[in-house]
Amino acid sequence: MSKTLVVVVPDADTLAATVASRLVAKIVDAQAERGSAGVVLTGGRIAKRVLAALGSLPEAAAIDWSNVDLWWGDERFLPAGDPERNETQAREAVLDSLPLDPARVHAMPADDGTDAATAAALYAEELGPELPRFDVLMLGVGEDGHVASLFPGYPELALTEGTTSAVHDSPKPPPTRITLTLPAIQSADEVWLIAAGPDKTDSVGRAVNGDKALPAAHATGASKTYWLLDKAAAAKIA
Ligand SMILES: O=C1O[C@H](COP(=O)(O)O)[C@@H](O)[C@H](O)[C@H]1O
Repeated sequence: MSKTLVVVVPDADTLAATVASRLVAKIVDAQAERGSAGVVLTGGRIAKRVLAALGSLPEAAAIDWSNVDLWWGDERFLPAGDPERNETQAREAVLDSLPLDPARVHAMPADDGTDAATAAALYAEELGPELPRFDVLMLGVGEDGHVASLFPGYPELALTEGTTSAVHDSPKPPPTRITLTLPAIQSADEVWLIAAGPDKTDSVGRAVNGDKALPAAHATGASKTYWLLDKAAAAKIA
């Protein structure tokens, strides 16, 4: 039975440091158990701050970065190196300074002229027929309650089969995206929903209180779901 836990810290800086520190512990524990760790990254503002904080944590030296698989929960379908790509932002925040095995950094395809549906299918192939183990899957939470690129009322939210999907006409720019599906997200051992700031108060409150119209309310981990929040984002949790 999956457990849901809510952790609230005073502000966004403390949240970024707290999540980074928990991530180090999770990766170290996974490597102690299995030799490797699988982490799914998210995009967005708080994610960038978490990754930047990770880069300055002394305890991150305990991680064997060559035995970490990095995946993404979603991607803005833009050309390689575009500053708005989640991959570019993660690389700039920390990835480029870590001794990762490039073959284990599984970025979602960039827009190279191929259509997004083909790109999503390619990522599904990279994930494989059996999903890899995701020890932790991180998600930002949008003001509208979206997670990854699953938006309220969009058809991708209802997918019960397949691991990836293209998203068209996204309400948040850019309009074309690639996302993991809910079944892929829910396969993760732990799902961490991370949100900070007053613009997230309503969506976080509604999702934690169980409003299933919001994609965030469906993002649960196989063993644990953590809501990692600052005080402002947590203000409307009942
Ligand atoms: O566009 C996206 O936005 C969400 C939330 O971002 P935030 O800046 O409001 O924290 C993010 O989780 C998602 O990965 C990204 O593609």
